[in-house]
Amino acid sequence: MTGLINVVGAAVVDSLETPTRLLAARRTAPPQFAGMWEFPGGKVEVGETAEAALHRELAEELGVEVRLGHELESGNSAGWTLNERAAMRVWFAELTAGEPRPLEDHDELRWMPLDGFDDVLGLPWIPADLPIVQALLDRVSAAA
Ligand SMILES: Nc1nc2c([nH]c(=O)n2[C@H]2C[C@H](O)[C@@H](COP(=O)(O)OP(=O)(O)OP(=O)(O)O)O2)c(=O)[nH]1
Repeated sequence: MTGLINVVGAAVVDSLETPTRLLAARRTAPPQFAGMWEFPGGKVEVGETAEAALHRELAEELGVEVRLGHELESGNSAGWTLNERAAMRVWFAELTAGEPRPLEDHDELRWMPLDGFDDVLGLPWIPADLPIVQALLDRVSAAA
């Protein structure tokens, strides 16, 4: 598919082995997404692997280093459909250095418990993210 924008996102959890909390980030821009919650991440740059892009975005946006875990599979190699022009691949990630801070693109970060589904699903996520959050919750609860 030509012209598809490749986005990567991180499901930052407190522990890759036994995740109990997810780090959600509230966007500040553009206007149609400001105030909505998302997976920290961004667009893959030319010549960059998806994983390298994710490490770069997490360093820029949150000031952290992470260890990546499994990809949250969408059944599509491009990832989860965001809109007609963009798709996002999402990996589980665990912090290895730094304390997450909203340095760029976000004005709030929040650790959301993964046992109360209503808590995390109750946030105003970017609508395209809701199936991804649901799949994440399903995967975490299936593994528990
Ligand atoms: N990072 C991220 N982007 C998402 C999510 N859900 C979703 O629809 N998007 C959309 C919003 C944007 O249109 C696009 C990602 O662009 P971005 O603005 O985060 O990318 P970027 O950091 O590389 O920013 P820029 O270079 O374009 O300024 O994907 C999500 O959970 N995380």
